[in-house]
Amino acid sequence: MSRSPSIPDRPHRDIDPDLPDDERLEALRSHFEDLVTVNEQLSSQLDEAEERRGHLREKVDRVERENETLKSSSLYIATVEDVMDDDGEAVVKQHGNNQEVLTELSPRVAERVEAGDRVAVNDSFAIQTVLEAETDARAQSMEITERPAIGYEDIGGIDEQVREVREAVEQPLAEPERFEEVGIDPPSGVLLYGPPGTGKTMLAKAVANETDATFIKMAGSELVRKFIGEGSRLVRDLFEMAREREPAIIFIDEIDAIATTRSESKTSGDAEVQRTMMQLLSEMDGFEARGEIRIIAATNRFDMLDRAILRPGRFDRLIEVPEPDRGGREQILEIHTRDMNVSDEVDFAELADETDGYSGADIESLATEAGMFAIRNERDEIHHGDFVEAVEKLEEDDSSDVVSSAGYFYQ
Ligand SMILES: Nc1ncnc2c1ncn2[C@@H]1O[C@H](COP(=O)(O)OP(=O)(O)OP(=O)(O)O)[C@@H](O)[C@H]1O
Repeated sequence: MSRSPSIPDRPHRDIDPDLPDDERLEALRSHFEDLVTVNEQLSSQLDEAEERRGHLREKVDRVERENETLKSSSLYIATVEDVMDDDGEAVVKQHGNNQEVLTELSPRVAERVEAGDRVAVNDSFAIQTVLEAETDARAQSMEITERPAIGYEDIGGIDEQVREVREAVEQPLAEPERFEEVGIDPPSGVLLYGPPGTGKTMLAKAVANETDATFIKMAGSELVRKFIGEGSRLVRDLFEMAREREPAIIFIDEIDAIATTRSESKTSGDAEVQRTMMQLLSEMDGFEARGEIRIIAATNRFDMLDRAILRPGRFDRLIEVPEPDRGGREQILEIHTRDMNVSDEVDFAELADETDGYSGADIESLATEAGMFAIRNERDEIHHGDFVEAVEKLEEDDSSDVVSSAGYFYQ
């Protein structure tokens, strides 16, 4: 920028009052002329300053307009792979096309950017914002447990299903060489289907616990409802997360939400669900069958599933998890009252008879409710009568809901 011209000095002249009049007049006239000259210089400087101000104003307006455009235009999401502190540069990888670029860090963000951050970049890959953890949909949409506190001994009445899950999920993780020796691939994915509250999630957690694998759960319904437009990216993130934490069990609950039979209507919502499912299938297709990641999905709506997900190499092991039978209900009652102060006179076999149609989750509520009756009666021991009252209360509360299989179609 050009420097401003220096301001001329103010003319100053001492006029001797004792001078003769004509000389004083001459001196005053000459002083006046000096003043006029300085005045002219100042006004021309003022004009130049006004002109420069006009130019600067135009420049500011242009920058502001550019800034607005930058702010309002869409930004891409990328992940910072590496930060070169010395050079003030970073390598970022754009989501979607996995394009990697070396970008210069502006001083505004340089201090805050770290490898692994999710950032928003503009068309020229300049980082505009570092995304906060809360805006990170990955963290919100997945439940990650290093070691779930559930073991096979906590699951009652579905011994056969436990055996099948162990064979299809646990064994390939624990003894992959056995599959290699025999020359077969273990099942790619296991699909658990059956009414709600029968222990499908528990089963997946128990396998993760038993194999020291990280349990990563994602709910199909959330994928579709909460993260509209992000479904397929989240599926990709889900598998990436699992790869970072091997061994891992990926559990996709309510898989019917993303894998329903294609409907006739082709709304944009359907297209998005379809894309999410295609992403899931392509992740599974590109999967190392004997690897350290196992996939379990669950559904209450087997009838609605798109058969494409059941093909070999995908969810090719189907395990039905039914409602518990009489013996199963008795076992589940015993499991859920293990830590309760239950009187010896409580007859679990009789209670199992009384609870036909109850799911495991219903039985858990029943045990809690019986405990509430004991507290209400100011006892610290639970009697058989408390369980009977709890059965009556649950049936009164919602006669249609207690019998959880009513209204669910699972095959
Ligand atoms: N077979 C079972 N043995 C012991 N407890 C059970 C069993 N089934 C269900 N429960 C109890 O019910 C709760 C819910 O079970 P879980 O979440 O595993 O059911 P789910 O089949 O995955 O249901 P949903 O289809 O609704 O997701 C469990 O936390 C557990 O306390």
